[in-house]
Amino acid sequence: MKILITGGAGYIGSHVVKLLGELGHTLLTYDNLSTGNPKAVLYGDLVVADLLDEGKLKEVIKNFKPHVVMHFAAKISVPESVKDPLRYYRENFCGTLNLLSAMVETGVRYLVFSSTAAVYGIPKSVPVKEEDPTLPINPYGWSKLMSEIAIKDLASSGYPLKFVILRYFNVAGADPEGKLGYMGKDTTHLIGRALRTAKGELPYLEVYGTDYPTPDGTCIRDYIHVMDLARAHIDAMHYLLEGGESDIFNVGYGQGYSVLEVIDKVKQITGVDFPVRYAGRREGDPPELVADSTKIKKRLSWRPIYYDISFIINTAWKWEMSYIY
Ligand SMILES: NC(=O)c1ccc[n+]([C@@H]2O[C@H](COP(=O)([O-])OP(=O)(O)OC[C@H]3O[C@@H](n4cnc5c(N)ncnc54)[C@H](O)[C@@H]3O)[C@@H](O)[C@H]2O)c1
Ligand SMILES: O=c1ccn([C@@H]2O[C@H](COP(=O)(O)OP(=O)(O)O[C@H]3O[C@H](CO)[C@@H](O)[C@H](O)[C@H]3O)[C@@H](O)[C@H]2O)c(=O)[nH]1
Repeated sequence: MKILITGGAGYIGSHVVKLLGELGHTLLTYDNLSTGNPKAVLYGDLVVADLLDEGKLKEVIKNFKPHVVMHFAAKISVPESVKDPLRYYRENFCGTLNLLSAMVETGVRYLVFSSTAAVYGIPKSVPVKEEDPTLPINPYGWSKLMSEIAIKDLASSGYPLKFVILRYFNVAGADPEGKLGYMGKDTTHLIGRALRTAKGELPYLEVYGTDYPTPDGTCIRDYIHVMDLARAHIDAMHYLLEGGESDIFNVGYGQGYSVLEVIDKVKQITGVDFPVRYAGRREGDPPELVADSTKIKKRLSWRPIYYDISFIINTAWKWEMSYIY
């Protein structure tokens, strides 16, 4: 198959490119390298360009003629989206509209889209199911929900689009073979920042909020290993190509860890008792996000392999210690 991967030079996209490449597919990554790294693209070609460059996007899709598009390219930080909402609407929502227009013009019919648990906002109950209400509490979540709506509306408009929308929970860890991992210079993610504090690159780790309605007062998240998530994309693609109906799936493990529990695990695995400071809440953070992933297991036969927080942190730590930024 010919597959176009937007954002294939980024953290998650590059792990998917690796799996697709190993399966022998013909790949083209479209990425502006704003946070991505060309060295992360282990298979196929790379076009360095922006989703907002409509002309280039159309030209690339027209020439490559992909059977399937996997759309990862986006801005991904919740706190940054609160500070710079227009950038998030422009790049994530308008970027997705440009991609959909280019797909329509060139006749591409299959799409796998990276969405997020942030579309649920503050869930009424956890674990959260796909049909639960979506009411984001930050611009990042809205930009993804608006993209989801555009995709669904296009598929209902008569254009023969088949899509899978994957709502990822908190993605972490690195390729267990050690070839890939998070390559960004900076990170706002908890596990990444904790590891960099353990390494001595950050003087201390801040805990954003200790007064949430959770057992220890800190936010709870469902951390999923990046390779388990990457396999969900392969499963989604096969499902679509075998005639599966368009659908939305949560991708998480259904087990939540608080910020303090994650910090304890990171200290245990790294053997470093790094300094931690308690700070106020970070704007845009829901107290608890945990996935009900029954649907993806049933419909796509997706099976997680690495559902162990220690394994997730271990692979990320090994990568951090071996990678030179
Ligand atoms: N990391 C997580 O925990 C998480 C959770 C839920 C959803 N997601 C989604 O997964 C996708 C990938 O996230 P990631 O963690 O790999 O982030 P990332 O920043 O590592 O990857 C994003 C990639 O897209 C590229 N990009 C960004 N804007 C672009 C644009 N306008 N044009 C072309 N390329 C552009 C970047 O250079 C980068 O390579 C995103 O859509 C994100 O919203 C991530
Ligand atoms: O230095 C830090 C960093 C984070 N946190 C907290 O740790 C939790 C997790 O934060 P983070 O790792 O930044 O992830 P999220 O904000 O939950 O967002 C991630 O997970 C979402 C899905 O749940 C994705 O949509 C986003 O793209 C991705 O950034 C939150 O409560 C943060 O407040 C800290 O206390 N200190």
